Amino acid sequence: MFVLVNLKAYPCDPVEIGAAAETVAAETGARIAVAPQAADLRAVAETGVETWAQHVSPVEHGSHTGSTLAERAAAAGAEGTLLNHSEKRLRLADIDDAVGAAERAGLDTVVCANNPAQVGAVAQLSPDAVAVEPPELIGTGTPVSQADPDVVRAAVDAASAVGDVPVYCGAGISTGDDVAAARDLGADGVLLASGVAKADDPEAALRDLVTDS
Ligand SMILES: O=C(CO)COP(=O)(O)O
Repeated sequence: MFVLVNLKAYPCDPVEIGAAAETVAAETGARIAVAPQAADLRAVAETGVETWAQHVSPVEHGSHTGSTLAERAAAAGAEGTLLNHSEKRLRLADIDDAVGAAERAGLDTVVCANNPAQVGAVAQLSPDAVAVEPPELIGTGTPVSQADPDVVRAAVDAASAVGDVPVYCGAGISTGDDVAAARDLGADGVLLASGVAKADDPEAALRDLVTDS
């Protein structure tokens, strides 16, 4: 199971969490990635942890003030990027262009979706993976795998109807049991944020997450 930790704009120490994730990944063999703010990509990548951007803009080099250029995210050490997170939604055409921008820059892509129907739609854009995150469960601490297991099953079905696209799930995931439940529902990984970014001891939280994954 892939564990992708989105630090959002939480007031945490991204380098401390990156280093902790690298330690836990090296000790356990689990695949853990950390997605910090764009400004922290390089510092987090320097810890050695697999580092992801939270977003890249659907643009190429040019007159795009304020954009996050995929090429610069990659140059800073990002290996992949989230796209269309529920807190950073894009229009379908922009998701398509952002997937293209990420591919051009050599970044892996996970396109997020709110529900299985959206999973089916974005899977058509050939991302490397899709993620279903019901917005009403994000940040609640109630795991999607427990509160709404059918949404995960339906997302897996929607993606497999399109092709062989890995499916991650997220919202409220914070323990190894949550990760195991997600796996049992057919997910290939999890996305989470507050369970690590707001933890008193992020390394212990990460260790628990990968215990049974
Ligand atoms: O939005 C999320 C990950 O991208 C999920 O957030 P929480 O883990 O805080 O519910």
